[in-house]
Amino acid sequence: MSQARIIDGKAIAASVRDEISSRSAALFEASGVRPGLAVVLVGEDPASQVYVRNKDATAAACGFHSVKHTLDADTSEADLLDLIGHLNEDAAIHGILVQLPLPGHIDESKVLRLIKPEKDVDGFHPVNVGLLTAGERDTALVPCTPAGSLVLLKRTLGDTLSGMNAVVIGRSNIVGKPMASLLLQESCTVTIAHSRTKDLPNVVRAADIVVAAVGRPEIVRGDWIKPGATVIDVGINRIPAPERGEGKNRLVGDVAFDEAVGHAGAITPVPGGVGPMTIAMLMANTLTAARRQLGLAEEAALF
Ligand SMILES: NC(=O)C1=CN([C@@H]2O[C@H](COP(=O)(O)OP(=O)(O)OC[C@H]3O[C@@H](n4cnc5c(N)ncnc54)[C@H](OP(=O)(O)O)[C@@H]3O)[C@@H](O)[C@H]2O)C=CC1
Ligand SMILES: Nc1nc(=O)c2c([nH]1)NC[C@@H]1CN(c3ccc(C(=O)N[C@@H](CCC(=O)O)C(=O)O)cc3)C=[N+]21
Repeated sequence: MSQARIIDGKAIAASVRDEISSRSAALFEASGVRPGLAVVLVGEDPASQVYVRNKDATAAACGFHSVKHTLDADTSEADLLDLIGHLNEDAAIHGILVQLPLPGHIDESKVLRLIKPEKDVDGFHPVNVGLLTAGERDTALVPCTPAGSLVLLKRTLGDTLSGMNAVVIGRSNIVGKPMASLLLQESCTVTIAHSRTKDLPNVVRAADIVVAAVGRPEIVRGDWIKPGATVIDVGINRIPAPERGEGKNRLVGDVAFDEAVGHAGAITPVPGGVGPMTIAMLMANTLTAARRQLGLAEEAALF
């Protein structure tokens, strides 16, 4: 059986980061302003700490002004809202990201709604959700993981996805729903599957494009994949790996990669697929946000 092409998310993310770095340098040259990103982390979830460190380091590598606010897990909602109020008014900060999930005593939607939509580089504010859903993607800030997934699809399949059958598994506000909106805007025929979907394997078998965002290790099996389909595996699942030594873990996606590679035309690996693209698109959104706040023209879109 033929082997799928492996989509190199790491390499594509590096090329996006290079483009952002040179655009950011040009902005600094012309206006003396560095795009400013504030990342807020509440609590000490080890996985979140890794991502936040990554975001901070990548922002610095792109020539951004980058600040990280790490708050105790028992920080009050009022104190978090107060910090966001200050970041909203800080002219050196163009993008604000509050790492999710938040501790249970904090109302997530209250926090996300307080972020000024023009600084909402995660694209989670209702204004940005509305713009994306209304088909006005170019004036919105689009959530990073779906945006990065679309870049990978276009680098793999070319710019035209029109008429393709796309199945998105998962309907979260972070990944599934905005991914479906983007694919619909690309004129795909979009199906959104979730935990109540009947006969998921046969729904997936109709897909030219599969985006898996479930959070269940290897739930999507190889024989669900239509021969030649393009598979974007968003899932990041940490599972025990005793073969690597006692107490060790490894990352797997939502797709059984070793099986799917014999059916798909192209597939993203985990790690090294969507993850690095998410961080690259966060940088792209921060630069876009900075230019808009400075009243500068939009640059060529990355997807
Ligand atoms: N690479 C990256 O940059 C990122 C990766 N992720 C990863 O992506 C995955 C999904 O994240 P997220 O969207 O936040 O997760 P959520 O838990 O918010 O959503 C999961 C979705 O999967 C659906 N689902 C759960 N079980 C099944 C099942 N058995 N069959 C079909 N659908 C099912 C749920 O359905 P229902 O709505 O009915 O409950 C839900 O819509 C996770 O592994 C996460 O770590 C997330 C963000 C960024
Ligand atoms: N407000 C908010 N915005 C987010 O975008 C957000 C969030 N909260 N909470 C958590 C999820 C998860 N997420 C990832 C980002 C990068 C990788 C990533 O870089 N992954 C690498 C390496 C992973 C590793 O080695 O641990 C890879 O897949 O190759 C993964 C997952 C962003 N999220």
